[in-house]
Amino acid sequence: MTKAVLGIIGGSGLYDLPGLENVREERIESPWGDPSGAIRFGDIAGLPIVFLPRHDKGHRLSPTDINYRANIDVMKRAGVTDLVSLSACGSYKEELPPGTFVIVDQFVDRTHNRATSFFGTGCVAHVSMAHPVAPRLCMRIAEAADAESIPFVRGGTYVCMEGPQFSTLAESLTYKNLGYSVVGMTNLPEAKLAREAELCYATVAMVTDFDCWHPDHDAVTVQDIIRVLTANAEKAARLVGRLARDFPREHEECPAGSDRALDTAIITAPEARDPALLKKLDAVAGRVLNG
Ligand SMILES: CSC[C@H]1O[C@H](OP(=O)(O)O)[C@H](O)[C@@H]1O
Ligand SMILES: Nc1ncnc2[nH]cnc12
Repeated sequence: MTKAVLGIIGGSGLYDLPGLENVREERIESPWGDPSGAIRFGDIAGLPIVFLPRHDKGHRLSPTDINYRANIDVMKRAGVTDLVSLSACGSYKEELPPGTFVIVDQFVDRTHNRATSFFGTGCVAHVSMAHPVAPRLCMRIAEAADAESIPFVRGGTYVCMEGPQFSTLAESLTYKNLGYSVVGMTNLPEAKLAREAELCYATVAMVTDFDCWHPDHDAVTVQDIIRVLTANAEKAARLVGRLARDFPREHEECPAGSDRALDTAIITAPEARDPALLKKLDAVAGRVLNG
């Protein structure tokens, strides 16, 4: 049995996790470079929690400049089994107004300037992303949101754009017409890397705005987003508190195979593997590489 450790990545407006007890800050080194900042270890109701604000304190890092590989690698090194992203997003649906939490179940990648794999020359791997989030973790988040009377929707597609500029009207209308639910700039690299690192991953996309497609709303501005973010942050803290209190203390096996994703993924023959890359993969892929 593996002890459950809940990782939380805080997005825009979430640079702290109120309710986290016995907090200790630690800088964890990663062979993938610098993570966004120090990791905060603590607990809620006895459940170990590991918190990292992805833009760092003061929102120092842009979506493109975040070192997603280092962030996921340090979460793995910190013992995280289940990782929840709390993120701001724009909405493409009338029925998902600002303040709604969307427990996303699909992603579309529109980024073009991100490192989104730990693998490559010297150790090639292809994990499945057919079902990119961990269903049991999503179910527990939905139960927590329900218990806290937080307006939420289960399921939806998050389109991840490069940014940092917000979408053009043509892009916004295209994504809306394609049936996507929400837009953000950060979650797909994380979902891909979490899968490679065999972490159960879930996204809570917290709607802050209607992007620019909506005829009755002005184009999105950071000032408007910050106003909604403050209210969303209070709900997010309640959500995490409830999730932690009700979370199983032993890690539950993922029905989508998130925690065993590398069992069938590595294709490079043992004799063709690059020792330098294998060394960097110690945390992420140690389970399968070292037997
Ligand atoms: C502050 S609006 C744009 C910014 O907000 C979202 O960040 P995060 O996903 O970290 O909550 C969005 O992806 C952009 O990075
Ligand atoms: N409209 C939007 N587009 C991209 N990222 C966002 N984050 C919050 N609102 C957003």
